Amino acid sequence: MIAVNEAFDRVMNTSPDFGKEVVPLQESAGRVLRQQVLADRDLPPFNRVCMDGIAIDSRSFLQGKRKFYRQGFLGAGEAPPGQATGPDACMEVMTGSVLPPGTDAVIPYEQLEALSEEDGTWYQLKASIFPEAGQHIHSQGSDAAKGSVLLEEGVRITSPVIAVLASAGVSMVKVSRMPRVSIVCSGDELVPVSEEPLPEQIRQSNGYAISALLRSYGVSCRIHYVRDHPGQIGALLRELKEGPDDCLISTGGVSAGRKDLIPGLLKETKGSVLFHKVAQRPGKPLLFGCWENGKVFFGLPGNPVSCMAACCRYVIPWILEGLKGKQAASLHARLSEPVNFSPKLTCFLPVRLVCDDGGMLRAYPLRGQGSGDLVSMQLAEGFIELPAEKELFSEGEAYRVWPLDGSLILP
Ligand SMILES: Nc1nc2c(c(=O)[nH]1)N[C@H]1C(S)=C(S)[C@@H](COP(=O)(O)OP(=O)(O)OC[C@H]3O[C@@H](n4cnc5c(N)ncnc54)[C@H](O)[C@@H]3O)O[C@H]1N2
Ligand code: MOO
Repeated sequence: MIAVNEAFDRVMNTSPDFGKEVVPLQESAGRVLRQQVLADRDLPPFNRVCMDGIAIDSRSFLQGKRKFYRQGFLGAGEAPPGQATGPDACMEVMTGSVLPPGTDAVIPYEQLEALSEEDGTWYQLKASIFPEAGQHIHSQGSDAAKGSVLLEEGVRITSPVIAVLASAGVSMVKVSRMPRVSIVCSGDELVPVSEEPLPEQIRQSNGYAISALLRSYGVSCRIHYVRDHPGQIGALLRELKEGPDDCLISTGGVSAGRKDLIPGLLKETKGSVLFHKVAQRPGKPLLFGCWENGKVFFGLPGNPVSCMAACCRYVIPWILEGLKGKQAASLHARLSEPVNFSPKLTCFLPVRLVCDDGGMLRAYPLRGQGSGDLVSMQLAEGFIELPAEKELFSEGEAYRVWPLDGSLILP
């Protein structure tokens, strides 16, 4: 049996890299960017008017002028006029238009009186208004200069990132390829959800739970069922090993029972066991291995809580590593109550997370009937990791939380 950190290092030492692919911009949300993006033009690309109103030369105002003749109109998307605005004149401008030549300040309509006179429209500044050069103008290149780096490789494509990509003209985006994953659910007692179980049977739930967790990170999975039959499991493993998956995740069949066939079958299919059994609760019988073709195998324990804890603690970090995103910030929370855990094992407690009035994230342990009790898990948002070296964990102490949903903590 090895310690949690050692098991984690062995998982990460397989150094997954799922490679890159190119996808249309609209499909890139949530993915990891795998190209550097430079500004193909200044941003903003011109001196951009920020308010609807008029543009004037502020020097005319400094010389005592407060009334300006409307020389013309310039809307967003219209090319500016060739001639400069005269000292007595103004241009009526719209938010998003180019600052007309000869002007350096924009005055919003709310600060103006419009006067219709025989020779046209004039705008007069209201009494309390004192415009300054540069006001209400978003200067060319002030956000980013042409050629500068807008986005670095490894960022996750969120809604603001996609806006930057769009502005830079990136219609096809290089992103990390998502891993292909198969889940193998083994157990003679399992029946599909749509079937009525016999009294000695249960409905299969782990496959869905794993798949939902992975989906929250954008990974979709195929779910397979097998009975506790060596021939059946072996055949499926051999088939999947040669198939397109990067990773296989099994649930059940890894502890000490006569029908716990997974570790033996991993070896039989020429897989190497990198570890089996970790000093943790729940999830002690966890198995991890790989085949010579680079595919990895997570043998998660069958008990539902153990299965989810191992998935959060090992499978998800392995996937994030392979996506080559910038390192995820780790999530920590303070225990809402003292916890006593005396076995010399790392403890993963399912917790509900609540941000208190002081802005502090608190972890509320959800106590159930042990690792088989999936009903008590329903409010859980993650597992808090309590180190093996301690027995008493006081209220208010902060520990790492491994989230049960990707949206809680993505890089
Ligand atoms: N003699 C020992 N017995 C057990 C040990 C041990 O060290 N020595 N470890 C215990 C621990 S800890 C765990 S965790 C479980 C893990 O067992 P397996 O991974 O072999 O899983 P199974 O025996 O196949 O199933 C355990 C439990 O989970 C239910 N299950 C399995 N698959 C699913 C599924 N897809 N959906 C819902 N529920 C599932 C299964 O019916 C069992 O009740 O072993 C202990 N025993
Ligand atoms: O570790 Mo098992 O996961 O105790 O139930």
